[in-house]
Amino acid sequence: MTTTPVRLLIHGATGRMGQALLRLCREQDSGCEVVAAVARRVDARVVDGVPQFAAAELAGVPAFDVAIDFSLPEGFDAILSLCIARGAALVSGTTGLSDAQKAQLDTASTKIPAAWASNFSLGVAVLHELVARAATLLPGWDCDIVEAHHTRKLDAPSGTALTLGAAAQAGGAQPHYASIRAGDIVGEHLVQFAAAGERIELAHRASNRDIFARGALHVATRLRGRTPGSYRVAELL
Ligand SMILES: NC(=O)C1=CN([C@@H]2O[C@H](COP(=O)(O)OP(=O)(O)OC[C@H]3O[C@@H](n4cnc5c(N)ncnc54)[C@H](OP(=O)(O)O)[C@@H]3O)[C@@H](O)[C@H]2O)C=CC1
Ligand SMILES: O=C(O)C1=N[C@H](C(=O)O)C[C@H](O)C1
Repeated sequence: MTTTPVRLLIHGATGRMGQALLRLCREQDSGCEVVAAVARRVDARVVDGVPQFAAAELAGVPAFDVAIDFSLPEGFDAILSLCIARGAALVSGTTGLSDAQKAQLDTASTKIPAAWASNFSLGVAVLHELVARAATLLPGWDCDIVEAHHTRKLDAPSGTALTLGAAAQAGGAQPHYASIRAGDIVGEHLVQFAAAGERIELAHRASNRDIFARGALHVATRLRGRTPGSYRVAELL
């Protein structure tokens, strides 16, 4: 049986993540066809056979099944509105969203299938479980989360650090955060639990953005045609 490719819109297409997504769609049998690449500004109408649209032209994009959004908080509202208007699914990894934007995403998930995650790697999905378990088993221990990223990253603490912190809090810990911005570090997260005389370190180090892009593409293929709802990425990976 042949399945039709998932028609994708890539939002944030000229960025580090957007470029990784477009390359994987070109190189591999991802089960996806990119029908629109959107960025704040575009320099050409078509690149590698993919139609390009500036953010101001978003209303004119062709039909799509799923939008994958790795942009910035200032671009998020427009892609969310477009997905609702078109009845399309949204996969978003954009971090630094405001509380109001998170609430809008929750409301939108009554109308469309939506999956947001601060980190689309399988390793971090597992790290969340480990952190929650450690926090539960270590009441009263100090909990510190140290994250390191490239110098172009705008938000701090990272989305992943905050989500790991929420997992630690759910287990009863009160995490503190520290952020490092240096060189071209792709993304590193260390969660440390410490007490007098001993220390546990749980760490994840990403050396390649493809782990995030592959996760997002996988989730996009799993989300097409689902009923509206807020889907947990860890369950779809
Ligand atoms: N959840 C996860 O697994 C991961 C999440 N991220 C997050 O993804 C986001 C993007 O990261 P990264 O690719 O490194 O960032 P970049 O700065 O490299 O790329 C941002 C992209 O978004 C576009 N953009 C900016 N503003 C708008 C707008 N108003 N409307 C439409 N497009 C816009 C930019 O277009 P232009 O170039 O024209 O300005 C660019 O294409 C960040 O929030 C980051 O934290 C990153 C990696 C993994
Ligand atoms: O901006 C990045 O690069 C990354 N952002 C995400 C975050 O904020 O946690 C995920 C990953 O660490 C890379």
